[in-house]
Amino acid sequence: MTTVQKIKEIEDEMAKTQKNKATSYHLGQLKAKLAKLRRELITPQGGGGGGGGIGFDVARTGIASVGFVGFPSVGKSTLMSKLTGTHSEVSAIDFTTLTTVPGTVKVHGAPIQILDLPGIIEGANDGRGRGRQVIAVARTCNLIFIVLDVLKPLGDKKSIEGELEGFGIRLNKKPPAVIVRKKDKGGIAITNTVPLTNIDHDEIKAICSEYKINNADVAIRQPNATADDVVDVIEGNRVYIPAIYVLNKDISHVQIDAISIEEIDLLYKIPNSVPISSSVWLNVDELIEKMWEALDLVRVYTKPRGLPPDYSSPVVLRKGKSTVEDFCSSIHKEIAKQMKYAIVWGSSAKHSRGQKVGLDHILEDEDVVHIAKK
Ligand SMILES: Nc1nc2c(ncn2[C@@H]2O[C@H](COP(=O)(O)OP(=O)(O)OP(=O)(O)O)[C@@H](O)[C@H]2O)c(=O)[nH]1
Ligand SMILES: [K+]
Ligand SMILES: [Mg+2]
Repeated sequence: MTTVQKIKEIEDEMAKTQKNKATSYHLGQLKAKLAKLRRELITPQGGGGGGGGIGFDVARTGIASVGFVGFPSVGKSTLMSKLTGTHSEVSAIDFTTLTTVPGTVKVHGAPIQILDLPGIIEGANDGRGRGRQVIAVARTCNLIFIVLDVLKPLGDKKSIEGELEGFGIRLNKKPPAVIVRKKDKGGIAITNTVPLTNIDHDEIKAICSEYKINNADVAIRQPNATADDVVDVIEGNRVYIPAIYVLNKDISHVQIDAISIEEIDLLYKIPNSVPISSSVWLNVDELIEKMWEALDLVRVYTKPRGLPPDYSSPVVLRKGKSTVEDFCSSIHKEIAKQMKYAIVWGSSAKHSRGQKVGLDHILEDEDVVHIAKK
């Protein structure tokens, strides 16, 4: 039996197993088995394969990158070309784009790299089409645009999410507040600071056992934690990436009977979605604004001594990597060593007249910084 067949068999069994006290151990086991098979599927066998590949690894520029993922001919290249001014082939024929095509767009002074990618098809994970390479690139992005054709959005949305999830990408989700700490003895000790609503102790024990973890402290701190969350924590190679659903092609231009009212209704209820038309440039400004918010970047303005701050070219940092030291190193690697102290104005400062801070001070968006040298 191939891995794909084994996965199918487990999925079928899970579908026909009702979740209750008597079956939860069995279901936990199946969840863990499934995760292990999926990992097998995406791990390249022998030399190479899997991710990367000619034309897929492009030089990374800018402070953050946004990858375009979608079925063929949904308008990814049309959007990317217009957004960045970089040429990426557009045509009505599917699979026009064959490699990663990089471009850059400047948003609020920050250069953002845009990666146009080939269209993917269902089964991308199992090695169909160039799906694997595409998803491997998406895994390294700071934001994913899931581009959907407004005429068939819901089915496509589900299968693209399935492909990305199968590759260990978790969309619009925080890492689960679940800790599994292995020990030498004592069995599986489960503690929870929140009530367990979606998972019980048997299920957790089954998952651990499937991963041959016999002794561990398992702490559940997340409300509504699921068996999938526990599996994700044990597997450990998940990436958590924000996603925006781009509903492309102008809905007012399509024949009204091509899409049902119910479907339009559901469409506008998709969280994190923006309806646009890339060909007639409709609502793209809103998309750019959503992109900016999702990237969660920190702009810092430099203030030279005795001069006003330079608002024209911010130093752009990432949330979680925005200390004064990060600020210094992104200008020049020697600056942190030469710094005596820094003065900060803005939301991270305690008072409006400026606060004297050290290298570990965390900066916030639109702060102004003066570096005083030794
Ligand atoms: N009506 C309409 N057509 C569009 C829009 N955006 C793109 N198209 C058309 O859709 C077709 C496919 O566009 P592409 O930009 O090549 O699509 P893609 O997603 O990059 O396709 P692949 O690279 O093959 O995956 C082209 O004929 C475009 O002119 C839109 O907003 N409205
Ligand atoms: K196309
Ligand atoms: Mg294309």
